[in-house]
Amino acid sequence: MSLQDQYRSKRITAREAARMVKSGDWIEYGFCLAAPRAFDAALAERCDDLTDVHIRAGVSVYPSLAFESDPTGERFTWNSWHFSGLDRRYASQGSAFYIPMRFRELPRYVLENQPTDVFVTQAAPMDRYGFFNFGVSNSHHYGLIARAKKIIIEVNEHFPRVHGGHGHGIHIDQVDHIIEGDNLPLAELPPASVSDVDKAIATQVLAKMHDGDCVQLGIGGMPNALGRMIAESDLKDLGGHTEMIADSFVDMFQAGRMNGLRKAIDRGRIAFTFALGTKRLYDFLDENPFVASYPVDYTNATEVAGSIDNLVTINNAVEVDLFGQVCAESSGTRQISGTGGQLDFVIAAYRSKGGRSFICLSSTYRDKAGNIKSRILPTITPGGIITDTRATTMYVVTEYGMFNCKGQSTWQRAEGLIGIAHPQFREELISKAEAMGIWRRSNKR
Ligand SMILES: CC(=O)SCCNC(=O)CCNC(=O)[C@H](O)C(C)(C)COP(=O)(O)OP(=O)(O)OC[C@H]1O[C@@H](n2cnc3c(N)ncnc32)[C@H](O)[C@@H]1OP(=O)(O)O
Ligand SMILES: CCCC(=O)O
Repeated sequence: MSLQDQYRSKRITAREAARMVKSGDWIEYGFCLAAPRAFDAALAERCDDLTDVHIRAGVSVYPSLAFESDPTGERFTWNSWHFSGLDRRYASQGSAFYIPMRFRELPRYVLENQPTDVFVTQAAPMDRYGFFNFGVSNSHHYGLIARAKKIIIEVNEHFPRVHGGHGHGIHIDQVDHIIEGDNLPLAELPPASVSDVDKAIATQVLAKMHDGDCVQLGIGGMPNALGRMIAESDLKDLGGHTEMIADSFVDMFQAGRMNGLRKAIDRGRIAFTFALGTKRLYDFLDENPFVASYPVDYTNATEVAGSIDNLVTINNAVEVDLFGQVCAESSGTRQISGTGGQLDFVIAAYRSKGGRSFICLSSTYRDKAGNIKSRILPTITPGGIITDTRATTMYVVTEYGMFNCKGQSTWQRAEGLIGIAHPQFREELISKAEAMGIWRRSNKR
């Protein structure tokens, strides 16, 4: 059968696809930008016929009409590999839950531990070789393709066609059904503006960077603000090896800072596993041989990322305690985001010859009531999740300075981390450190 005949025989409407879902099914939506739109809307129409349907997603960027059609949580349960603001909102309603995940391991979870009745993902229209490209969300999709009982592709003409190492598309032979979607534009996450705190942190990180470094930037406002400041620096020959690619990589490339020519692997290319940014980024990714989309168990593998010399990883955190433990994902028991790839890259940076990992955070945070709170705390807020254990943490950076935790004893960590806390909180932190037995009488105050 020709590719076009196959395409016609597999094409169905979104409603026909949604009618295949049964009560009790586990459905996985494409990761982040690749979550389906038309299928989700058609599934919402089936709300009254179904019970106990489980939807899995990650870094959700499109409101789910299906989930929102069921205020009881008895028909649809939402399960997320990584919370976005939308996932946080769903969780606060009581029927959405976080799935603990170390991102590099995710393909194996879906290959071995998670049933998947239906995998449905958006992708670019079929190319002349019969491939549907989903390179903006490569992630763990190959694992789902291997295990899902039914694979449905929702075609979207706005999807860029992204070059890849592997895992960035699916051939029509492996697809069960094709939906021609509504061609809605991809969600956009505009870069946050660069604050004075970001500038103070960037100045310190830039002082530790060299020509030829290979950069990973984590999710969130601060790492990407730092990326923009790297674009404005005079560094040259930088490389990119990251999990999420954001607009700041376009800045670094277009400013002539990043060419990847000193990388030992994927030379001359930025390796990444998913994209989230603005249309400018999606246009940059389209047919661009400078980028390579890979599954997450390649980008985030410590043995892969760590094999690149001078890997510099820049990630954000919610809290750091005086032992150097990093909480990057919760506030007490309230899940904010997820472990994601942070631990993967913190470990990889230390494995890399000349590598450096930077956990960058503002020294304070204003809570919902307007009170200023220190992010450097004696201990992580009770119930908080440790994303990076104290032995894995390297540099912690605030607008007041930088401290390298590696090899430092508990009293040195207390002194060093209090030294980069906001001055208003230092005396209180010293008293707590004394009470915890990690303050030496001769420590510098
Ligand atoms: C992507 C890669 O290449 S791999 C590695 C990257 N992955 C990670 O680092 C995973 C963990 N890190 C993260 O998810 C992010 O960096 C974060 C959450 C630390 C920061 O992300 P941002 O989007 O910049 O956070 P932002 O400042 O908007 O805050 C997000 C939420 O946390 C809340 N929050 C932030 N700090 C605190 C705090 N100290 N206490 C309580 N709540 C807090 C905010 O109020 C906001 O909640 P709301 O939107 O529901 O009101
Ligand atoms: C899981 C995607 C984002 C992250 O690593 O933080």
